Amino acid sequence: MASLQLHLLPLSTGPCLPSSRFRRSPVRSSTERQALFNRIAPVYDNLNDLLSLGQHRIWKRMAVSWSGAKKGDSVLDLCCGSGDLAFLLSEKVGSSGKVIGLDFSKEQLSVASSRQKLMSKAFYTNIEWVEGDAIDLPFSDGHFDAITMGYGLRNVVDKHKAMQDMFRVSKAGSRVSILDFNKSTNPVIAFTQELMIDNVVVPVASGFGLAEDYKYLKSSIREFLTGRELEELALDVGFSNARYYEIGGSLMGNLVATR
Ligand SMILES: C/C(=C\Cc1cc(O)c2ccccc2c1O)CCC[C@H](C)CCC[C@H](C)CCCC(C)C
Ligand SMILES: C[S@@+](CC[C@H](N)C(=O)[O-])C[C@H]1O[C@@H](n2cnc3c(N)ncnc32)[C@H](O)[C@@H]1O
Repeated sequence: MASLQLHLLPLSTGPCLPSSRFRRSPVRSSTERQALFNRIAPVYDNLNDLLSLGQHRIWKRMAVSWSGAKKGDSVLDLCCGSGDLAFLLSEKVGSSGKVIGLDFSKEQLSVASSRQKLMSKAFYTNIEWVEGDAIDLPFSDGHFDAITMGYGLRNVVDKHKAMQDMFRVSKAGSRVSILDFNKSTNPVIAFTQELMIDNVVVPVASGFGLAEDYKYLKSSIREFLTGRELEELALDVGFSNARYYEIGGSLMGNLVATR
């Protein structure tokens, strides 16, 4: 059971920071990332289960709980991939609710749709899969009661634009819950993460011919934002408050922002 470590960082206050602060030149373009997730789609779920010893499912349940999604809600799972969080949201909102899973990878959405067809529970029919870009959401302002984003923001090139659009499409008083790897300021945590990626994750992925794709994990975490920076980003685009929680032994983190 992953130890739940709540490090409540004080709310970031102070002046809004220039959005350029949140933009770093990406190692890979959006198109290259799209191709990467199309490539790994067939083995993505199984490798997540194997490499995290199933723990990622606990972290995803936490992210969905933090979103505040409830019966009858209309919710969005952004960068839904193969649908893990969308299926959890579907259980939360039930048959009277609606879940939209959005992703720009056709192959990931194909896996999600196939999984949905194999699911026996009736309420899973409340999920709609949408091919789209997280930085240009095809939804009206104030549309969603809750938004989740599991291991997506780190992979979006323009994180500021993605956060702006999440703000735009969320209802007043609603929450966004963003789960990802934790870019820790603690060198021991950072070292442990990279040690496991280099010595376990990449060697296992190489068995599937995907070593280069899983090596990207390390650079993407290095390029990511710290918990404090994620809080500042949320406040910068207009969320009224933002708190970042380190989980999974501080290897992972979850931002909860309220509109
Ligand atoms: C669900 C997880 C990662 C999803 C994921 C996100 C990405 O951005 C990727 C990019 C490129 C390739 C793959 C992914 C990807 O799978 C987290 C768990 C799965 C990880 C692959 C495993 C990482 C291991 C951790 C560093 C340590 C796990 C400790 C655990 C308690 C054993
Ligand atoms: C690591 S997967 C996460 C999938 C799922 N949320 C989960 O937790 O397992 C990241 C997903 O983000 C998607 N993605 C990355 N950038 C995107 C963008 N700009 N717009 C839409 N989807 C994007 C990828 O296609 C991929 O399916």
